[in-house]
Amino acid sequence: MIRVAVAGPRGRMGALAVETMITGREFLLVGVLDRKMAEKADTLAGAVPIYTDMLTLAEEAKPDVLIELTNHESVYPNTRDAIMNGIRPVVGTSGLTEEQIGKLSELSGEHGIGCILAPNFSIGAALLMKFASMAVKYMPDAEIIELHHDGKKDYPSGTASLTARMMAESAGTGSTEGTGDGRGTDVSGIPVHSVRLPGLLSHQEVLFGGEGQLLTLRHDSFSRQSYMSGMVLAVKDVMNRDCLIDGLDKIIG
Ligand SMILES: NC(=O)C1=CN([C@@H]2O[C@H](COP(=O)(O)OP(=O)(O)OC[C@H]3O[C@@H](n4cnc5c(N)ncnc54)[C@H](OP(=O)(O)O)[C@@H]3O)[C@@H](O)[C@H]2O)C=CC1
Ligand SMILES: O=C(O)C1=N[C@H](C(=O)O)C[C@H](O)C1
Repeated sequence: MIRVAVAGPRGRMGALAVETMITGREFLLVGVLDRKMAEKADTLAGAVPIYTDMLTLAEEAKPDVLIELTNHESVYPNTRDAIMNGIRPVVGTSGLTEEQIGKLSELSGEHGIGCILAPNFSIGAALLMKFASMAVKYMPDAEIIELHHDGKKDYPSGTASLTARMMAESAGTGSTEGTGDGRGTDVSGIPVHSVRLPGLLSHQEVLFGGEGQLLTLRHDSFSRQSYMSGMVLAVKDVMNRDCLIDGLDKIIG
């Protein structure tokens, strides 16, 4: 059984990850990492202990894997500290910068501790990234529209940023940190437009324009359940890794 801890257990994604790990036969949920001892935490995670620091979590609960589902401010320190304490991170949280990804990649390699970054756990989004990387070679004029629920604080989405980085890599144009102006956020040379509206969950379009034609690739998540099979896959896969993997698309073959 894989010993798993979840960071961000009171969140929308964290609560679902806790449920998935409790019900999954291959997993043993050994603890949750929160930033406070929440009043309802004991009912939320059942009999699972709540930790507020990584060192105690590592020493007492001894997790093999940490599923990181917090926010763009906590994700880097949590992932770094997990690696340094011998815990393999599976990072679902969005908002890591390219510089932070570079540092985590170095750290993961130095310690020989596997780490998977998956800003989108849904198989459909991973496929969209693959298809967009293929299409950009033939239709280089592309833009991304990512559309999310109005509770999403960060932009552009992690999915859009990774899609843009993969497209730039495939096109050979080199990836760069996102910068904003009136034409969306420029991520690796690709404009990304962020929409936040009630009623939406998680949606992304990649548009490729050509002479007299338009190719549109679109993925929609209508329920957070869409992320769970990819998360389960990543938790199992990271056990066999000794370096950082950037994107679920790299492990689905
Ligand atoms: N990979 C994927 O497929 C998906 C990724 N996401 C990403 O996952 C992340 C979480 O999303 P969502 O669940 O909707 O967000 P929520 O805001 O619902 O939950 C985030 C939770 O993390 C907690 N938190 C913040 N800092 C820490 C910390 N240092 N230690 C422990 N817990 C902490 C917050 O606590 P508090 O309430 O005190 O602030 C909050 O409960 C986002 O980055 C989102 O973009 C979302 C959907 C799918
Ligand atoms: O906050 C969300 O909801 C989501 N965040 C991730 C992202 O930033 O790409 C994944 C998915 O889009 C849902």
